[in-house]
Amino acid sequence: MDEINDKKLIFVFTGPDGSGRKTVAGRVGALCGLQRVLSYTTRPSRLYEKDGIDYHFITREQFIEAEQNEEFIETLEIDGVYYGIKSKEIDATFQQHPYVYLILNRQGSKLVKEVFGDKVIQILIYADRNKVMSRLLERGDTTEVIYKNLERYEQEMGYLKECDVNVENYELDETVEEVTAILNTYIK
Ligand SMILES: Nc1nc2c(ncn2[C@@H]2O[C@H](COP(=O)(O)OP(=O)(O)O)[C@@H](O)[C@H]2O)c(=O)[nH]1
Ligand SMILES: Nc1ncnc2c1ncn2[C@@H]1O[C@H](COP(=O)(O)OP(=O)(O)O)[C@@H](O)[C@H]1O
Repeated sequence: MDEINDKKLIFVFTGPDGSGRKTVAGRVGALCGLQRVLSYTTRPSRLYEKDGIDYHFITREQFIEAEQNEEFIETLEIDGVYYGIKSKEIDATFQQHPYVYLILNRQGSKLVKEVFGDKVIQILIYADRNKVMSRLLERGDTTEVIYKNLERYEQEMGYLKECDVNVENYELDETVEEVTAILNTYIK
């Protein structure tokens, strides 16, 4: 266990929605042996999403109860939808794996950095607005979801300089290769 405690690192993938964070993180996570800790959300699941794979989808009542019990490390509200990661699940994952990864927006990434300090490596994945829009259309998101996401584009991009790593996700295989090589420098 001490070996895990010495090594433990949290890789946070952040950046604009639709830039490919989940796709890149999933592949890099598998290649680098990182374990994902999923967020809880009150958002309805999209057609391509699965409970326990993309998010833990819970009701507003369940979320509020967990929040009142101080189970979340941080919470985010966007347009009446809540998101949060449970502190206990980060701790439990660290009992088994030295390296975990999270996918968070700017606010969550910043907060996790404040809490865990040097143990956190922030990786911003980005793509230009047109790419984001076409990928989200292809992913099957509604135009309403796409426009809401694009409203947050500049704000999320504005976090680039505060991140340890930033990579433009143009060709997926190249991005995965580049991010994997960088993360391997942190993993001993
Ligand atoms: N701060 C924070 N952000 C989260 C959490 N879970 C998801 N997010 C981010 O919240 C933003 C809004 O999510 P959403 O519109 O549902 O996009 P999604 O990435 O396609 O699921 C995205 O940038 C998510 O990565 C969380 O627990 N905390
Ligand atoms: N380099 C890429 N080239 C083409 N499509 C991509 C690339 N990276 C991701 N995608 C696709 O773009 C969509 C958005 O990616 P996703 O990982 O869900 O983004 P995010 O987690 O940032 O919202 C998905 O359908 C995904 O398969």
